[in-house]
Amino acid sequence: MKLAVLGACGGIGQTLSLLLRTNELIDELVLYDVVDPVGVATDLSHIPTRQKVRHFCALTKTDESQLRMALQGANVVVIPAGIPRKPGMSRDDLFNINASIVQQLVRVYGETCPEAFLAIISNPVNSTVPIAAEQLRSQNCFRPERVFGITTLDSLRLEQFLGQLTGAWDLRGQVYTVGGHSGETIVPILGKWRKRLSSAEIQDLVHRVRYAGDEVVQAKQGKGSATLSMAAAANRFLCGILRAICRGDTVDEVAFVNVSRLKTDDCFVQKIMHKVEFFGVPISIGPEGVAKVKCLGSLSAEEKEAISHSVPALSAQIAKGTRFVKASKL
Ligand SMILES: NC(=O)C1=CN([C@@H]2O[C@H](COP(=O)(O)OP(=O)(O)OC[C@H]3O[C@@H](n4cnc5c(N)ncnc54)[C@H](O)[C@@H]3O)[C@@H](O)[C@H]2O)C=CC1
Ligand SMILES: O=C([O-])CC(=O)C(=O)O
Repeated sequence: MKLAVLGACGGIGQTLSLLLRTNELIDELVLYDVVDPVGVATDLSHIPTRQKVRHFCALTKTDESQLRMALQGANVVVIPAGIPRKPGMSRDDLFNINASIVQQLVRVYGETCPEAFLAIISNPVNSTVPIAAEQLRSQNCFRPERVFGITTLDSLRLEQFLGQLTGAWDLRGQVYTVGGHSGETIVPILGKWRKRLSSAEIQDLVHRVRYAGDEVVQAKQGKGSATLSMAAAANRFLCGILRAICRGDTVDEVAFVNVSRLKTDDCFVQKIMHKVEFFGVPISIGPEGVAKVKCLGSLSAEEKEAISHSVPALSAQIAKGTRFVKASKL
């Protein structure tokens, strides 16, 4: 099992690499960045595990040979490369820089290891995942069941904030978010917990989850956005993927995926899937990738309304990503 982290020297990249370093399902952990990851790799290599750690760095601005070597034979590729927000910026303000970074990395992934599971962290996720998909489509190697935008952090936050409110912990799987990964496109699904909260508590909780990224950006005062919690979120997601690939388990996760060809038994989700090409949904993942979209169960009227309301904003951000790649091919 070879897992490559692209953007491994960053706040997320380093912490995530540390968490992955002790994952016994990984044989080879590969660190790639445009800043030399030799220090990070050397540091990690002193942690006693049977894993091999390798590092690659672009030699010049146009050099892709190192990236190719990093990706050769990879089974899982995770991309936290790109710039983070500063106070006052939206995730969409990152588009101009991060779109090209993601497109380039994904193009080389498509040329080198298109069968690998690809998990994208770089923001704006609502656009970078469609960018990846469109780029791979242009290379005739898009495997929609293996391309994911990681939205796990929104669910982690929901679990934590709900836990603080109710004193109930271990809420994993009981509550999660669907939709996208910015503002009102993030839709918390509370399941049975909805009945235990007042409507004012629900409103505050939903708002806090949607804008929790801003909370961190403001607290870090210009020094970036969530890195530690994001690394924990990505690690949770990747542990699931690794179990699916290595052990043949079927794992349940939530991710922002291309839903147009996926199957579901949930009629409401089916309707949404006809309206929007990418959506964050609970999915079952097996060794070949996404197997199906899970049922959302019984939703409140507010949750249904919030899901429907998320579609136009999400569609615009998806279209922006797709247009970006199409324009670059002209
Ligand atoms: N999906 C999510 O829930 C979340 C996403 N993010 C996003 O993750 C991204 C990374 O955040 P941080 O780690 O805090 O940023 P950072 O600035 O600490 O690290 C980014 C790393 O990417 C590297 N990089 C830049 N261009 C590259 C390229 N072409 N190839 C390889 N590496 C390259 C940089 O050298 C740097 O080491 C940001 O876009 C941020 O908005 C952050 C938190 C949550
Ligand atoms: O807010 C940001 O820019 C980083 C992010 O996506 C999050 O923390 O959810």
